[in-house]
Amino acid sequence: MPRIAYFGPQGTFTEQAALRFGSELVPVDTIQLAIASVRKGETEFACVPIENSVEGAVPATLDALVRDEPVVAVAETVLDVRFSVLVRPGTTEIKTIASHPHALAQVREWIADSLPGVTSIATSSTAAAAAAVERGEFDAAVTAPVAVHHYKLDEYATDVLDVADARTRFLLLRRPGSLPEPTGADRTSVVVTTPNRVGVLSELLTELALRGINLTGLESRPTKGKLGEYRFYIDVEGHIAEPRIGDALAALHRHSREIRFLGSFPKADHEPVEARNDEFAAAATWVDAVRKGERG
Ligand SMILES: O=C(O)C(=O)C[C@]1(C(=O)O)C=C[C@@H](O)C=C1
Repeated sequence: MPRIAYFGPQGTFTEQAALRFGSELVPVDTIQLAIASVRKGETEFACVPIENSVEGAVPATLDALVRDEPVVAVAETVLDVRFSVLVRPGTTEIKTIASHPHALAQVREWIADSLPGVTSIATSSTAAAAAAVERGEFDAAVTAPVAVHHYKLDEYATDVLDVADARTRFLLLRRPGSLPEPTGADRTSVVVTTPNRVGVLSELLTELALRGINLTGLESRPTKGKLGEYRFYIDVEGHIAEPRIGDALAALHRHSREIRFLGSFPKADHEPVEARNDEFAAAATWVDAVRKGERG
């Protein structure tokens, strides 16, 4: 059974996501360590959060994906997110509440209404907050519902969420190797660093639009070099094996100072992607024939 390092400790949302991909799970304390474990070959896979419907992209994941040796996504999954608030048995007063910053941001209004005046404290993950509450460091933790089974804590509140239907998307990463087969319902992800000149981002997006490619995500992160220099994370519908996607990525390569492929993999929603692959194949056949002098 291949092993999957995941953003832990036990009881995180990421553990729930990783369980959908396999059962040999290795908890590590940070997103960086999960991805490093794949880079070093300690585990074949890593499972990390990438995007939340309320709070947006997970910066720690975006940054770790461009550092060091390449890793690629081979699968994704989406979890419904709702939180529990856990306390030590017998707790009567809550002065501090801890969790992952993304989790705190998703229950900010609930905290203001239900626990006015408490101090919110950021921890490395939701489960790390539960562990800290168990040790007596804080009074309450905002966690995944399953965390109550891993820590000696009681439920103070369940189904806590400011925005209904919150969802988080997770990636399964591995070292570059053979790609997942195209399914007709795929996503492709790349990160590019562009030269700093007028119109470059619009040129990138035009390359996609011209080929009828649907953009599903666009994020920017600083390169951490010069102030004002950014990397763009681009998610599109389609698989690099499809001519129009391969063509578009080649065009992005021409416009970029650096480009890193982050994977082509089946979308979690399995919604078929409207593609114009027949037109692209017919066009390529025609060019081929013209080159051979067989067609005019
Ligand atoms: O701390 C966890 O439990 C995580 O898996 C991380 C994470 C996130 O990064 O967004 C995952 C889902 C929730 O939105 C809150 C936290």
